Amino acid sequence: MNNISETVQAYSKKASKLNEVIVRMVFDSYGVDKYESHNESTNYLLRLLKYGEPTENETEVGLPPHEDMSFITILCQNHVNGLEIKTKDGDWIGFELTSPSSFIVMASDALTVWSIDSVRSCTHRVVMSGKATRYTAGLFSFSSKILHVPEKLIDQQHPLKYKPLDHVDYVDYFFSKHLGPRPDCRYKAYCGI
Ligand SMILES: O=C(O)CCC(=O)C(=O)O
Ligand SMILES: [Fe+2]
Repeated sequence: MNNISETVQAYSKKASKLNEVIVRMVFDSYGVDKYESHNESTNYLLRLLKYGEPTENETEVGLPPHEDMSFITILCQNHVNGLEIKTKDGDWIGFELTSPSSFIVMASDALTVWSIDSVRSCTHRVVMSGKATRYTAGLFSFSSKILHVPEKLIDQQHPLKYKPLDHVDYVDYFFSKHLGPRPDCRYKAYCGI
């Protein structure tokens, strides 16, 4: 009989393989060949979320706007939509996932640092409006090593803007050490030059 931890384990394993493929595609597209060592030093966090259907008096239930601190995030949801992404112009756009085997892949903070801002950490939120419960499984990938911007990506048009990112300490810093107000941009505050 399958229990929840076995299911979560099996799902994480499969989703982490998808993560590896996506990272490889990103590295390939920049002509950077270090994806194997990156993938080998990747740790994962799986978060399972349940959003209850809003009651009559509630309008804005869900998750407030934020960026994830991971390298990338892979989301899988049930049939209840609600995720919204902020565009460069500041508009919010929703997603209609039609297939249960669809995934949403979002760039997160560490990818922005790695790519010197060419891939932007995606600002997103969850707004619940329908009459059903939303379930999400989010797989967040983190580097267990210090993340360096590949030399290949640094040139006159793209000068280095970030110090090497200690990804584990980055997360730890904003979850347990930094007790003041949250800066506008966490990665710039943490490792911006
Ligand atoms: O539930 C979702 O679709 C988004 C979850 C999310 O943004 C998060 O857990 O960081
Ligand atoms: Fe998120």
